[in-house]
Amino acid sequence: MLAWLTARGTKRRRWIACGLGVGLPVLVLLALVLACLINAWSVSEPDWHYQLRPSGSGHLINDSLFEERLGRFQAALRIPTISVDARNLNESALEEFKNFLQTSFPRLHGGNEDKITCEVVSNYSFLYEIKGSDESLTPYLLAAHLDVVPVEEDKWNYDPFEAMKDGEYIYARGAFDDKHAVMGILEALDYFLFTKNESVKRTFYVGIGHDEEVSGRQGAAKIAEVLHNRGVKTMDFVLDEGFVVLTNALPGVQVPVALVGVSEKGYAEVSVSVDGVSGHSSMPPKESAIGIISKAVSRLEAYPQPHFFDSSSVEYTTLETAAPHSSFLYKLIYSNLWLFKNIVSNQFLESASTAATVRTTTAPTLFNAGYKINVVPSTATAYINHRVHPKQTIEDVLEYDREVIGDSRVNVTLNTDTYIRPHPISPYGPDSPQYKLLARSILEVFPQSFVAPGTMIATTDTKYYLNFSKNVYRFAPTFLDIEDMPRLHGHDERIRVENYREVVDFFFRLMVNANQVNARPLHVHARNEL
Ligand SMILES: CCCCCCCC/C=C\CCCCCCCC(=O)N[C@@H](Cc1ccc(O)cc1)C(=O)O
Ligand SMILES: [Zn+2]
Ligand SMILES: [Zn+2]
Repeated sequence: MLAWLTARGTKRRRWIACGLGVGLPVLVLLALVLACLINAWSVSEPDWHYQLRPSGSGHLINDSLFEERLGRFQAALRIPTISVDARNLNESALEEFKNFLQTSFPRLHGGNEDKITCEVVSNYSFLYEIKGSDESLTPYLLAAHLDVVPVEEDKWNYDPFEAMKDGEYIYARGAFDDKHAVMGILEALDYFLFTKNESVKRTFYVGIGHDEEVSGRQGAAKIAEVLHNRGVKTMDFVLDEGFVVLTNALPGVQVPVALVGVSEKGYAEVSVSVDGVSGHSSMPPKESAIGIISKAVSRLEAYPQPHFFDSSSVEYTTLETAAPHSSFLYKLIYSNLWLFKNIVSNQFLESASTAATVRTTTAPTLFNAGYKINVVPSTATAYINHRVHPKQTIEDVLEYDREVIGDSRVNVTLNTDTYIRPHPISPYGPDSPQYKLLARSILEVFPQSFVAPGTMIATTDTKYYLNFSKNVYRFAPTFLDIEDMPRLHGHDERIRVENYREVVDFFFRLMVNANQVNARPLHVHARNEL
C-alpha cells in the first residue's frame, strides 16, 4: 500500500514536473505572442507627429503661374551644366546658366538690396542673403547644386537636354538631381518676397553650388568660406539635397515615407595594390599581380563589412516610425524590434539600397593593370569606394579590409585627400524644433506621407556646412519609387510634373514656417480636430 502511495506521489510529481517543463515555456511563449500582438494592435503615430499634420491642404501656386514656372524649369534643364571631373566642367553652360538665372529672376538679382542680395561665388555658384528684421533669430541655409552628371546619350529614350514633357513626367538630366531644387527654391523665394510680400523676420541664405557632382570644392566649400568671412558663425539649420519621399522602399509599408537624412555616411577611396614581378606571358608566375588583386577584391566582396542595426541606430527609429503605417505583419515586426531586429537586419541586407543604410559599403570601381597582351605586369591596383557607416571609423574599415584580404603582399592605402568622416547625427526627436519645422513643412505638402529619419547613403555638399549648425538635414521634396532608383545618375532621369508644383510649394511653406518659428508658436491641434 505504502509502496503504491509512494509510486503515485512520484508519478504526480513527475507529471507536475513534466507539466511545468512543457507548460511554462508554452505559457511564456503565449505571453510573448500576446505582448507582440498587443504592441502591434496598439501602435499609433506618436502625438508629436500627429500634431504636425496640417488640418487642411491645397496648393498655393495657381495654375497660370505654374505653367510659367514649369517653362522656366524646362529651360533650366536644357542647359547642359555637366561636371565630368573637377578640372572638366562645362564652363560655357555654367556661364549660360548664370545668365539664365539672372534674367529669369530679375527681382532676386538686383534692385532690391533692402530685401535680398546675391553674390556670385567662384564664377558660377550663387549665395543669396535674405535679410530678416529680427537679429535675435538665428539664420538658416537652403542649399542645392546646379551641375549635373554626364549622360550616356545613346542609352536614353529621350534627349537628356530637351526636357520633354510627356503629360505626366519631364525627362531630363538634372530633373531629379538637383535642378528641381535650384529652380524650386528660387521660384518660392521670388513668390515669398515679391508676390506675397512677406516681411522677413529671420535672415536666411540660399547657397547654390556649381560642382557638387565632382566634390563641391569650388562651389559649396567657397560659399561656406564667404559666409564665414562675413561673420556668419551659426545657422539654426541647414537643408540640402539627400533623401526624398520614397515609395516601396520599406518592406511592408505602402504609404510614402518622407525620409530625412539626419546623418551622412563617410567616404573613403582605398587603393588595393601589389608590386610583384613582371615577366614573359609564356612563363607566367603561379600568382600574377592581376591574380593577387582579383583575389583580394573578390574576398572584399565575399566578406562585406559588418552591419549595424540596434536600438541606437537611426534606422531602428525609421522602422519604429514606420510601424503605424505598415501592413499588420510588419506592424507586428516593427513594433517589436527588440525581438525581430535580427530578422529585419537580414532582410535589409537583401537589397542594395537598404543594405547601404546598415553597413559600410564596398564598391570596387576602378581596376588598373597590364599594358601588353604578352607581358605579365608586375603591378595591379584596384580602387575601392567605401561609404562608411557612422558606427565605424575609417580606420576600422581599413583594418577590416586588410584582415579580410589577409595577404601581406597587398597594400591597402587610403586616399588622404578625399576621405570624409561620417557626419554627426542631427537631432530628430520631439525636442528638436528644427526637425519639427521640416516635418511640418513636408506634411503640409505631402499629407499622405509620414516623416522618418534616415542616414544619407551618398555624400552631399552638407559636408562643407557642418560647422555652422548641429541641425543639418538632407531632404528633397521629390517622389521616388524604389524601382526608379536606377534613373538617378542613370538613364531617363525624370520628375512628375505635379511633383514640381509640390517642390515649389514645399520651399515656400518652409520659408513661411521658418519665419514664424519663435515669432509665434506653431499651430497645433488635437487629434479630434481632424
Ligand atoms: C531605409 C531606407 C531605404 C533607403 C533607400 C535609399 C533611397 C535613396 C533615395 C534617394 C537618394 C537620392 C540621392 C541624391 C543625392 C546623391 C548625391 C551624390 O550623388 N553625391 C555624390 C558626391 C560625390 C562624391 C565623390 C565624388 O568623387 C564625386 C561626387 C556621391 O557619390 O556621393
Ligand atoms: Zn545631387
Ligand atoms: Zn548627383
